[in-house]
Amino acid sequence: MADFKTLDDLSDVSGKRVLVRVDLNVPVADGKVTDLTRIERVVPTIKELSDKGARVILLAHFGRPKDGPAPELSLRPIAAATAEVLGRPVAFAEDCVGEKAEQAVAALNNGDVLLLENTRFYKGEEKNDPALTEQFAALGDIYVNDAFSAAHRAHCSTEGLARALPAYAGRTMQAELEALEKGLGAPVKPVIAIVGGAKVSTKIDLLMNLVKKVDALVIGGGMANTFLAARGTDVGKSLCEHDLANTAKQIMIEAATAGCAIILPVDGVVAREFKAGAANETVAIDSVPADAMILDVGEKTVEAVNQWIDRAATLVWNGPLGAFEIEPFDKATVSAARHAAARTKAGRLVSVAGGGDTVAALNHAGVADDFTYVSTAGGAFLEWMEGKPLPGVEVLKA
Ligand SMILES: Nc1ncnc2c1ncn2[C@@H]1O[C@H](COP(=O)(O)OP(=O)(O)O)[C@@H](O)[C@H]1O
Ligand SMILES: O=C(OP(=O)(O)O)[C@H](O)COP(=O)(O)O
Repeated sequence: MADFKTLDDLSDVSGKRVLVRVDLNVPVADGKVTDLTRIERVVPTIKELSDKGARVILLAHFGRPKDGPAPELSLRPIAAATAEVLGRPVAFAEDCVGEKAEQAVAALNNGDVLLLENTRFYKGEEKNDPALTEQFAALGDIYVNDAFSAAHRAHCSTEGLARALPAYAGRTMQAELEALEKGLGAPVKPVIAIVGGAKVSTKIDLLMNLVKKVDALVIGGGMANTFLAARGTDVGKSLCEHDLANTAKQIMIEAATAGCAIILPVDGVVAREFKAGAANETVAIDSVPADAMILDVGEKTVEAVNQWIDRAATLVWNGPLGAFEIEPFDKATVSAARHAAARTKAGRLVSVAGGGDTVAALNHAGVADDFTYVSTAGGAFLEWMEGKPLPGVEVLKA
């Protein structure tokens, strides 16, 4: 049984204003949502509440706005995509607090659904500022958190609100925790992790503990470049956080102490432009031209990754191995994803993958349904794997 309240504990919500924190931080290209998984996963909670007559008010962030409102990070287009997936109208308010939000909430009838503008347009959100939490709380009677993938953030909309209003876990929050516990609660060894992607600074610290939990850590994508640079490899103009070199070195030391193998790329696909079809070549990892970027790991690396997958009984994966959205830099991610899917289908691997872009990459490879479990969460999933308490979950238990 869950150690927090769920929608099963919410009896009469008819006419109540229910603030539902969802994660609508979905991949978007040219103004279009390219992967609907995160939206699809929150539909059961929205439908259930709406069908019971609640006035459903969705709270969500989008991207990482640096300085207040940024038109390109508006949730407006996501409201339209949510309405399409939900199959019912979703109103949109141009602000997440204040007069515009209050008016939009006041206009709701029982069963209606409203999405408020990006919560991160207010600096207080990420600071978990009690004054902003109070403003959010004034818009609702009940709080439901269905954003497991943002539960590692102690923000007003993910943590503060659970203290300010009667708080419940949504269906996806509940399902994610149950599925992760079932798949990875007692993982069969050898366990390997693949970590790639672009969120280097926010994820690198997690690797310090992860290397103590897994037998091998494959590092690809933008994350690999930071490790390569730390050990003295010239990565040219690649995405790389040079100031994290010491952290990367420390992780490699921790891994050696824990007996965790670290697998870094031995070759890379390099290009001079970050665009589909850009002229590219595969080079040995110590021969990256100074004016080029590594946009994917090379064939020899993929071969090694697939061999590690063959040795594993359990695979956890967050972050694509390359810039999979732009062909041909999707090759390594697609190859490893298909390889892991085939091993899973053959009953030889438990495979759990997560992250907004990782899910999109698995869908792109056509194998998301073949993995044991696909989580909507990337960072939150890795923190859960580390055994770290997630603020958005802990507060629901409080
Ligand atoms: N070598 C690379 N250079 C630049 N970007 C990369 C590289 N490899 C992967 N990426 C980018 O990483 C992004 C996904 O990273 P991240 O947000 O950490 O994953 P997730 O959303 O699955 O947690 C993708 O947009 C992809 O293009
Ligand atoms: O996309 C997300 O996380 P993920 O990239 O780890 O899957 C979540 O929406 C959290 O976003 P954040 O990492 O900007 O806090």
